[in-house]
Parts: sequence; structure tokens; C-alpha cells
Amino acid sequence: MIKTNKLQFSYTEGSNFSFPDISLPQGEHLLILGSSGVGKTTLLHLLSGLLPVNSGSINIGDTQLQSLSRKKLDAFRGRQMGIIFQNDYFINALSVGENLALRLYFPDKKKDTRRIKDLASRLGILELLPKKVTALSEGQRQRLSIALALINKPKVIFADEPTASLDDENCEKVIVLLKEEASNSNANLLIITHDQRVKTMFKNHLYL
Ligand SMILES: Nc1ncnc2c1ncn2[C@@H]1O[C@H](COP(=O)(O)OP(=O)(O)OP(=O)(O)O)[C@@H](O)[C@H]1O
Repeated sequence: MIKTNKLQFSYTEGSNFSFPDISLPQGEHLLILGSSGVGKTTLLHLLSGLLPVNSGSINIGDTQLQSLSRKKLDAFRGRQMGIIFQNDYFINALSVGENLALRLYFPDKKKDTRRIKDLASRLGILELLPKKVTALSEGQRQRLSIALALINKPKVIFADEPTASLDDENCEKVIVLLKEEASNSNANLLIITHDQRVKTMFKNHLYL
């Protein structure tokens, strides 16, 4: 469940943002839409606790983000949230598979191998697992970001333009996967997108 109340934020030098309230029951999906610069990524960073709100509140399940210390917030994010950023960072010295294994919150060798292979296969990057991340194309990097965000079966999935670099076939694959993973974990799924192909695949839209 995600619930926000009268969220406001401003960068130190910049405009003030007031966001509409969100009330998303457990397991539901939401697309966040709006023109460039309106504050979509900013909202996602507030919801994931990466930026502190100026006023208002954010509840994820029974937890109010503003009540957590920095350390507890980081732990909460690591356990509960999967975040797909526009630009993810990987460890260049490691392979695709090693990057995925390193992201696991509770390592368990047998289960991990299965989970990594399953996600990679559903994202069409199975054959890339032994390759260095520096050898990936932009679309392959985007799919690795998605696998990294989902690896721990988060209760909330945040995705910022997850299909921007993908062709039609992979766009469809990614949205199907995000919906399946959210449904398997009864997780909330919030997606920021400009992608016309994605808009038609969800019914719940919030315009900023
Ligand atoms: N770190 C920052 N410091 C100051 N201003 C910022 C910062 N990050 C973003 N902004 C400004 O805040 C506004 C909203 O940015 P944001 O990235 O949230 O918009 P957006 O709706 O996601 O845009 P886009 O669709 O182009 O990605 C923009 O005017 C941007 O320049």
C-alpha cells in the first residue's frame, strides 16, 4: 500500500512542487504521466526516500518514511523496494551474473542461481550472464537494471522510463515481466513513462 498526503518539495534553488495525493492499495499498479520537467522523477525519488520531503507524508505499508532514521530508511529501501532508474550504475569489473548476485539481500547460492537465471531468461539476457557489463548495449543495460531491481522480490517496484531504450518486442516482455513480478509478490508497481506503448497496457493513470 502506498499513501501520500500533501507532499511538497523544492530543490535549494528552483521551483516548488506540490504533488497530488496518491492512495494505492496493496498490489495495484499506477502509471505516472506528465510533460518533461513537471517533477515525475522528483516524485519517484521522494516516494523511495532518496529525497527528503519539505512537508507532507509518505506511507509504504505500515511504515511512514519520515519516521525512519537515515540508516533504517536505507535498510527499508533495500528490503522492500525495487527501483529502476533511468541511469543505473553497475560494477564494471564484474559480469552481468555477478552484478545480479551481489545485489541479493539474503544470499542463498542454490536459490540465487535459479532466480538469476529465471529473471535473465524472461528478460532475454540469459546468454549475457557471463559477459562484462561494459559489453552491453543500452537496451541490454536497461534490462539488467530491471533484473537488479526485481531480484529481491520487492513489495514496491518503482520504474523510471523502463522501456525507453527497448524495441517493441522487449518493451512488451518487460511490461509483462513487471506485471507478473508485481502480481507474484502482491507488490505495488509505479511506472513513470512517456511511452505510448506502455500507456495502453495499464488502466490506472496519474497526470502531474
Ligand atoms: N538536483 C536538482 N537540483 C535542482 N533542480 C533539479 C534537480 N533535479 C531536477 N531538477 C529540476 O526539477 C524539475 C523537475 O525535474 P524532474 O526530473 O523531476 O522532471 P521529470 O518530470 O521527471 O522530467 P523528464 O520527463 O524530462 O524526465 C526540472 O525543472 C529540473 O530541472
